[in-house]
Amino acid sequence: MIELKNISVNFGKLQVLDDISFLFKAGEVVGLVAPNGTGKSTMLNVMMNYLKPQTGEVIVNGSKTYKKDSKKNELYQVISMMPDQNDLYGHLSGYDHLKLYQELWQITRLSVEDIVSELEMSHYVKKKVSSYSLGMKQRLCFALQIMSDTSIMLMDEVMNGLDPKNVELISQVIVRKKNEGKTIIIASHLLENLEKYSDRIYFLENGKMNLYLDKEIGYGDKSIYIKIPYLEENVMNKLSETYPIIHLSTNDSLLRLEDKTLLEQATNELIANGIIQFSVGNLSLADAYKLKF
Ligand SMILES: Nc1ncnc2c1ncn2[C@@H]1O[C@H](COP(=O)(O)OP(=O)(O)OP(=O)(O)O)[C@@H](O)[C@H]1O
Repeated sequence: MIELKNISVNFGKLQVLDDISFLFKAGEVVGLVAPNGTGKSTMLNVMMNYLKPQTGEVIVNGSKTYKKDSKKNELYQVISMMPDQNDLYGHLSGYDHLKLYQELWQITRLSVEDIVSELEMSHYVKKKVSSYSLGMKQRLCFALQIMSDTSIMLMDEVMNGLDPKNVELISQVIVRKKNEGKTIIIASHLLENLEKYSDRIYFLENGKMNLYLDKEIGYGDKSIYIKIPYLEENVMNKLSETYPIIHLSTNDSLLRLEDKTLLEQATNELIANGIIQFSVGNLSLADAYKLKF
């Protein structure tokens, strides 16, 4: 587990993280969502001890990080950031990279062959990285982090450049690793995919982490939404006298109901106004994102 206590980071006048306290538990996937330039990498860099916050501390597995350089090796035995494609060596093969990571992290529990087969890399892993496509490199980066076998894994845009089949493949491995007890923290813009496997999802907004969904306790926003694909102006004006109406960037409109006791009345009103096509529920992550950012 990894805990942030009162972490604040600012760059000059720009406050990027504002007094964030948060516990990431063992055996969970936490998704972090925000537009570019909001602070996701800053937060991951603080957790990795690459960046010192102005205030606050990071506690990894119960002990404070990371005052002394001599403690760094210990730290990187338990926490890792998924390597970036720029960290790969073009003249080496994927297999060489995996062997190197296995030696560096002194891994005996996992074999290169098993990871290669789990990530379906056998047809290319012995070729030089310089010949790989974006998606092939991305899968190798993910494989390297799996090889490091740390109990806390940070992943920034893990699905970058992957086709749907590989997104699915990597999602399955993420779920398996979580079930082994790993703490997995993922910053991603692939919202539908993130929603599928994350136990908790937060928006990073104005330096704070705001809950979108905790699968144990529910949605951060308790309202119920009726999503209507097309709403004529006269009907919209009439309905907006009673309910807040929000327009998404598509043609869709959302009627927000403070609580479910209003649902029957609202749906009856829609039907009375000739609207029979609508859906009812909580906001999808993609819709919540559109509304916020
Ligand atoms: N070393 C730095 N010096 C000055 N400003 C910085 C520095 N690092 C980050 N910033 C600023 O802090 C803000 C957050 O940056 P950060 O890289 O954390 O965003 P992000 O959410 O990870 O973005 P992306 O999705 O594009 O990776 C940005 O406005 C960025 O310009």
